[in-house]
Amino acid sequence: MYHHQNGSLERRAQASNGDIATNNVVTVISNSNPITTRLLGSPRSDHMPDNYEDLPLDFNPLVFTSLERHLPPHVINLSKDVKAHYMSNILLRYLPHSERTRMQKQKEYRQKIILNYPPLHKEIYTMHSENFFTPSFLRAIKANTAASFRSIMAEPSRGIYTFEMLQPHFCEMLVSEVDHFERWVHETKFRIMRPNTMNQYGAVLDDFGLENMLDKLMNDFIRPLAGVFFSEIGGSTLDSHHGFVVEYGTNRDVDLGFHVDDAEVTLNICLGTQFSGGELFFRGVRCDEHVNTETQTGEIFDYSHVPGHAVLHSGRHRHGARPTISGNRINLILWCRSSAFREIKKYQREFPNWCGECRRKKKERERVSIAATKEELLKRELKSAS
Ligand SMILES: O=C(O)CCC(=O)C(=O)O
Ligand SMILES: [Fe+2]
Repeated sequence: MYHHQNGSLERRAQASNGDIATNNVVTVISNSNPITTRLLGSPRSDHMPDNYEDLPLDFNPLVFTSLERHLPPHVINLSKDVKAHYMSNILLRYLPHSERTRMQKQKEYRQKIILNYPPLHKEIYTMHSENFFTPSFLRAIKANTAASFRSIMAEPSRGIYTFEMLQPHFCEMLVSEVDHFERWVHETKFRIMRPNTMNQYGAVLDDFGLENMLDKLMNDFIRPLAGVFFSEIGGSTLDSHHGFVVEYGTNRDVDLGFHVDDAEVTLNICLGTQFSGGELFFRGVRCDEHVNTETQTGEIFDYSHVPGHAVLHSGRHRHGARPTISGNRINLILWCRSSAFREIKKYQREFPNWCGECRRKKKERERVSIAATKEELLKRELKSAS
């Protein structure tokens, strides 16, 4: 069993012991001077904070909204970007050094690509929902009810949702953008990072400018769905993503081994083009404890990709992709994560209900206990009858 990881993206703001509160002002001590960024110890309850959902940020936008009331007077009424920058600088100091370095490196890597790579289709870098999505998908999202979501979905196996999502023209543009990017990488001999530990090919879309568009895709289109279908595993609190394409076929990867994703909820959309094979095989959802346990017959499910169609599943749903036997297949994958769910999970002692093996064990315990009670009752009846 492999585990897809591209490094933990969890970002946590923790109180450090280096904070001194004086006159209602918390000074954040750093080892470099001068100290310029400060927060007020008590929030300004009369201040209405901004909404930070539309900005590209390194931390959950809700953290910025909460923190804004603590901004000092000379910052609190400045523009949203400036405030976000100010607060980011403070939050970054609370991260472990290794994580801060990793984030800084990633930022520099992305900036280097974005400054040099000339996009082919500029129109796909910002969200144009009418041009990207099929009318049925758009209608369901706009209606924003569990019933409207259900009306476009099939659930061919427990916890696996499939639906029509992308317009053919958008798929074509994205595929040619990826081709264009890869040609640029080849020509400039730029060394790029592959999407994850299991793919030799494919590209991280977030690295060459599509991060904001994919963030919007997650926030406005996937989180509402995940809030309904994956509420138990943080579906309504998804707050970061890893977006990439995988490519199979001639001169590409052939298949993908059995694994779980580093994601709470995974969106997998086939972009085309012409291929045979490449089916996804699913083998049940598992928690960390039970990731290598046996598959039950009801958990076996195979899915054949259809261009433009999406599969939405739990990242902990064990799966893999069979060999693409002819042609080329390219899929867009969005690993959606919830920092809140990951934090809560650390303190949960009970076996989770979303794990197939935990559920099976619980049922088995119940069956044994019911059988024991029945036997006990029978014994008593026999005793009183004699
Ligand atoms: O090839 C596919 O469709 C599945 C890809 C996948 O599971 C992944 O990249 O995590
Ligand atoms: Fe996967």
